[in-house]
Amino acid sequence: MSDLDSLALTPRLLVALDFDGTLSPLVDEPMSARMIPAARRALDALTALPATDVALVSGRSLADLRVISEHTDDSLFHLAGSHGAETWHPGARTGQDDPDDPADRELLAELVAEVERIVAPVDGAWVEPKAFGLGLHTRLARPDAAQEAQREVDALLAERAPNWRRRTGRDILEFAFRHEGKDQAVAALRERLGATGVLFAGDDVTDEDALRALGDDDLGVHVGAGDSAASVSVEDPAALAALLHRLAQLRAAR
Ligand SMILES: O=P(O)(O)OC[C@H]1O[C@H](O[C@H]2O[C@H](CO)[C@@H](O)[C@H](O)[C@H]2O)[C@H](O)[C@@H](O)[C@@H]1O
Repeated sequence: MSDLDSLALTPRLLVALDFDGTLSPLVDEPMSARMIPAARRALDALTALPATDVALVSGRSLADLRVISEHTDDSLFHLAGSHGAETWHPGARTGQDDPDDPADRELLAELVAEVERIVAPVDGAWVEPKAFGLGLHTRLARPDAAQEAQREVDALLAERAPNWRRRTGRDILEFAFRHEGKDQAVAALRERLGATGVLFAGDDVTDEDALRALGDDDLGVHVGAGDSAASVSVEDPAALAALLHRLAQLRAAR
């Protein structure tokens, strides 16, 4: 029996998925990212099944994740935004789970302004203010200019916010004063939903936190090329959508 076949038989299944690069192809304008239609159909099929939950687990702020995933108030998908520091659950709709320290907010505003000054002369680099931090995007910058901007921003944050969590991703360098990771996001969802088996899929470095924390009854899927803690790899979002569709079929037939 394949890993997918046995996961389909688990009493309570959680399908937890990263968004960018996993359900949506990477695009130059982050707010124009959308789930590919085949992925949407597979997720809808999974949520329609008994004892089966679907969650989107993203580095995006919850507000942005709701926009790009076209998530509405009656949606059945659970959401974990900001790497798990913000959540939304059908029927409960919680937002940010813990209050912030005003000093963090003040420092964040100052740092966003300073990083914007650093990257203003760099073509193709820009700052994304995030719920608990900031991201320096360099997808459209020349590689040497991107490297130099990242070096300057790294130095600034090392001096002004040495305790913030640093993350790298696809043409992005991020810092946040909240330290939650996708491993904690999946653990919280698993506990809340009583999941006996989890499928987690992701394409990026931050997804490896969740993939490394999976157990024997779970299945990790890496989307794209490169090393991963996942036991299964697929080429792109379309191939992941096909795998999720197959999982829905197997689970419907159990
Ligand atoms: O955890 P994820 O859902 O994968 O979010 C990770 C980051 O996604 C966004 O940036 C990435 O996707 C953009 C759109 O495809 C792309 O332009 C960018 O180069 C990628 O880094 C988002 O803007 C970040 O805030 C997320 O942390």
